[in-house]
Amino acid sequence: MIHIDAKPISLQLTTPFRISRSVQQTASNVVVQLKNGEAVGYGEAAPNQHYGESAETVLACIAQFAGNLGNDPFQIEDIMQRLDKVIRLNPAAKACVDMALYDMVGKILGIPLYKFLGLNPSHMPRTSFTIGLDTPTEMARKALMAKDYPILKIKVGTRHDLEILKAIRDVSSAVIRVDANAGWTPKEAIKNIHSFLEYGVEFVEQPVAGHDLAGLKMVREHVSIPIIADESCVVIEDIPRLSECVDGVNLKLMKNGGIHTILKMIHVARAHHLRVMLGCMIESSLAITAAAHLAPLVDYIDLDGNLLISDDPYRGAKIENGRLQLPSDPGLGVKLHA
Ligand SMILES: C[C@H](N)C(=O)N[C@H](CCC(=O)O)C(=O)O
Ligand SMILES: [Mg+2]
Repeated sequence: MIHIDAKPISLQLTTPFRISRSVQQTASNVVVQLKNGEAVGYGEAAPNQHYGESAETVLACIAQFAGNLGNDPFQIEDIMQRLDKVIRLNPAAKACVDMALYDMVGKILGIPLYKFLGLNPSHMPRTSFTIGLDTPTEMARKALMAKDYPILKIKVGTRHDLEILKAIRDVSSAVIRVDANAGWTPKEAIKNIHSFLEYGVEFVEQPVAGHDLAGLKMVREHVSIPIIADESCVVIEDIPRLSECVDGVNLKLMKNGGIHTILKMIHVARAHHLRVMLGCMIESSLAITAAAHLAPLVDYIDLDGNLLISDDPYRGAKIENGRLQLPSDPGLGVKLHA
């Protein structure tokens, strides 16, 4: 029988992380340990209020999941189907169990997760480093400090967006991606995106409200750079609906429910000719490394949640010049800091 233990952890951010709808100073996450005889696996949930989760809801879900995990960690499809029957949605609660199962099976087999998935660890896109909302001057200062990262993801969705872009471009020649976190109306989005073009923006993430697919379609039809859906893409059924409205989708373990579901979502997205991005919440190196094992399958990655915290208890994927290097130890390959 697979046993599960869960404990809340509080992670401190290096600086408050502000996006158009919220500000976060700490991350209240949950770490789980699965045990099956001698075998162990670890996982992390980074619950996000926007998707209806908190550390408390994750712990409550895990109490419901215990007893439904069976005794064969290799039967991940069956286990995740059972968890879906126990409780709907709650993607971060499911992601930490799913991640711990993949960690466990990799450790039993003695191979890293990317190898179990048949992936080439040298095919890793570079990650973006995210600059949260602040004054244009402060955001430019942070962009300057992030000179080791060749790709910056700039949060927008304010009344000062053009000033932000100008201030950052004045100090940085990095590739710039922007994320409005649903902060604009479709008309504002079109106007802002046109005015951003002179600053060389590669693509725009979630310009308008998550539910506003007509708005996304309208924006896409009026601008010349790709539009990537994030808040609009929560469940697998969202992907066919989005395929006429955007150029790509941003998938996250914590928003979409873990590795097993994301693998399906990547293939559905590809079948609909969508680009795929892998993103994150504020997560330690445990969950970031788990997501990084999927990176060879996608076009863009934004796996920087661990870089935004000051007290990461784990070490996993290393980063050099924006490029994540996957650990070759079995499972996720993540260890506690000594
Ligand atoms: C941390 C990561 N780079 C990021 O920007 N994630 C946000 C989601 C954060 C949140 O909803 O609090 C995103 O891609 O929108
Ligand atoms: Mg986003």
